[in-house]
Amino acid sequence: MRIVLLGYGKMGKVIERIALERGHEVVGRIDETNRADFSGFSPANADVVIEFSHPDAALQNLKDALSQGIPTVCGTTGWLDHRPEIEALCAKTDGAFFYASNYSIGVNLFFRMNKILAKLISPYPEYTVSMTEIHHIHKKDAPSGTAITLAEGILAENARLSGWGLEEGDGKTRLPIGAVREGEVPGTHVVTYDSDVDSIEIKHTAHSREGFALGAVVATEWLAGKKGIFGMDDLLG
Ligand SMILES: NC(=O)C1=CN([C@@H]2O[C@H](COP(=O)(O)OP(=O)(O)OC[C@H]3O[C@@H](n4cnc5c(N)ncnc54)[C@H](OP(=O)(O)O)[C@@H]3O)[C@@H](O)[C@H]2O)C=CC1
Ligand SMILES: O=C(O)C1=N[C@H](C(=O)O)C[C@H](O)C1
Repeated sequence: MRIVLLGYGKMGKVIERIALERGHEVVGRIDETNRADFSGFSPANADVVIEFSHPDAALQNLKDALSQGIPTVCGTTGWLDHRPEIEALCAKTDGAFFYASNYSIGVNLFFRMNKILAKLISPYPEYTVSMTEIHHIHKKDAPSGTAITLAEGILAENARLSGWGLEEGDGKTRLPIGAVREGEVPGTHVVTYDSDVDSIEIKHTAHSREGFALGAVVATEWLAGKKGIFGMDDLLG
């Protein structure tokens, strides 16, 4: 496939390596400095856009990619308040859009474990729940997109919780998410349930960005020839 990388930072570069290893062609590498060049891409010279950029840049990037008629795979976090706008544009343009807050297989298994555990614990009000995410010091958004997806999974299974808060919440009615920025940590997420007598903890630790990048390339291959709005549950079944 002919791939345009919209965002050519830490993730864009790992995605490029894996895409080339899997026989794809990278026809565009767009960052802030050459952003104007993106208008030159269309289905005539690009099969797909892979967008990993910046929380403040994603909305315009996605609008442009879909308006230019190119199927788009996005991993940027921190812009999801605008998701309905992008989904409406995708429908209007009869386009293809794939989004995941986290593309790694391991995290997507962890998402499922998280929901099962939340459901098992929901009848037991003696447990308070909390979450911690740890990432590298360059990360722009907090909490991470992955932490928000985990929180949504817990809230869906526990009627006593009415929302989540960044560094705030009692764990009974509001789920607190701690965001730690430390060194070059690729991404660690921990969900903890505490009672007076014990604790239950599940944890996912990424050892590198390889899993995220491989998942994004696999999603790109899976999207070929499809129209509509998709996510990892569609891909993994
Ligand atoms: N869903 C997932 O599985 C994962 C998601 N992410 C998310 O992906 C995003 C990117 O992460 P990462 O690669 O580490 O970040 P980096 O900061 O390393 O790279 C961001 C890139 O985006 C570019 N950029 C900034 N503004 C624009 C713009 N307007 N148009 C095009 N490109 C632009 C930057 O260019 P310049 O350098 O010139 O400023 C840079 O090349 C983050 O939101 C992160 O949370 C990360 C890992 C996994
Ligand atoms: O910025 C990152 O690095 C990461 N961002 C994603 C997120 O916000 O969840 C995924 C992963 O944790 C790495």
